[in-house]
Amino acid sequence: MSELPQEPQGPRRPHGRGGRRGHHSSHSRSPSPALEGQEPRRHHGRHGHHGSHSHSPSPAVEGQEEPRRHHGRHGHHGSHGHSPSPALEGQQEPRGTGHRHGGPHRGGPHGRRGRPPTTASDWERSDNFHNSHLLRKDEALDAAIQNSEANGLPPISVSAAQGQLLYLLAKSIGAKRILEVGTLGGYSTIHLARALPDDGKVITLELNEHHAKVATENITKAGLASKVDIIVGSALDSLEKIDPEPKFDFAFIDADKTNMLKYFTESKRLLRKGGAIFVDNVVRDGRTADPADTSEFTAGVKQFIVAMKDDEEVEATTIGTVSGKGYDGFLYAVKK
Ligand SMILES: C[S@@+](CC[C@H](N)C(=O)[O-])C[C@H]1O[C@@H](n2cnc3c(N)ncnc32)[C@H](O)[C@@H]1O
Repeated sequence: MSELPQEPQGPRRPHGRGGRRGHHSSHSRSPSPALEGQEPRRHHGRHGHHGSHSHSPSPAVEGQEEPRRHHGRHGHHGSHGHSPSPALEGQQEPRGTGHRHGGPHRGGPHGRRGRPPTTASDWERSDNFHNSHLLRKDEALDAAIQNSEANGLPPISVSAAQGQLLYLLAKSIGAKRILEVGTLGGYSTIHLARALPDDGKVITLELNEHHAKVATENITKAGLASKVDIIVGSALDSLEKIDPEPKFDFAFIDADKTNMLKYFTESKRLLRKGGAIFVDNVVRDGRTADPADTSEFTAGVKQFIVAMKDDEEVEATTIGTVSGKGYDGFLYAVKK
């Protein structure tokens, strides 16, 4: 998973008010500032169906991580060429044939039991296996992915498993108000909105009006329009304008990385005591901890993690993950 040449994560095309339900505000929406802070998500080039970035109509993917492969998502497990395979439960699975990554090893650099480091194909197979047993087929989510792809959105939404985790976390704290920074096509928004009671609300912030329009279609099709307000514009501007009351119970930060700390600080301000914030993509193949990585994409994440040391308002932890999406991780914080 070497880093490919950085592609412009361009602005998501801001346009009009985008199909929005709720209050799509029109502030900001500068198309371009967009690249800033965004790391190109590496196009692993594996597993075909995310080669679709190539068709991403435009450089418009600010705030994006690497392409998130939507394989393994609800109902589609095993469709990626290599079957998740007649479960390898309990077996010494064969080593993957994929290229080696600098990612997690089994128990250390030489691997537990002397085995070689795991590979991307191990991670993907594992994802497929677990997803095939834990996630149900979900037509609304599959339709959201398909419609997003058809409309040229980059495949960088959360994975199915992570979407399910967001749903479970929000549900487990009884969230009624959820803030999301970075909507894209509304895939994670759908998961979050489903965790809400009838009178709950997700307020989701998106710079790119085309993304917001597609998200509106997807969310409406999922039957969740009444629970979601999409605000179009720069998330920083939108956050400043959001009414501080009532407070949010849960926040999900998944936009450009340059402003990660600001998004966190603002979300914290808008959050109730005991509320939780989930920040995606804070490990990034270990690059966040790499002093040699001075890219602007990594700098925003580093700045955020470093600031956590003196943040007395939250308790937090980072959990590293490997999956079909690679080696990354999220930070989970609870406001004291
Ligand atoms: C990784 S995608 C979000 C994926 C989405 N949360 C999901 O999992 O389905 C990041 C989104 O943040 C948006 N974004 C980037 N910079 C932004 C900004 N300054 N303000 C608001 N949204 C921004 C991008 O246009 C993109 O749609």
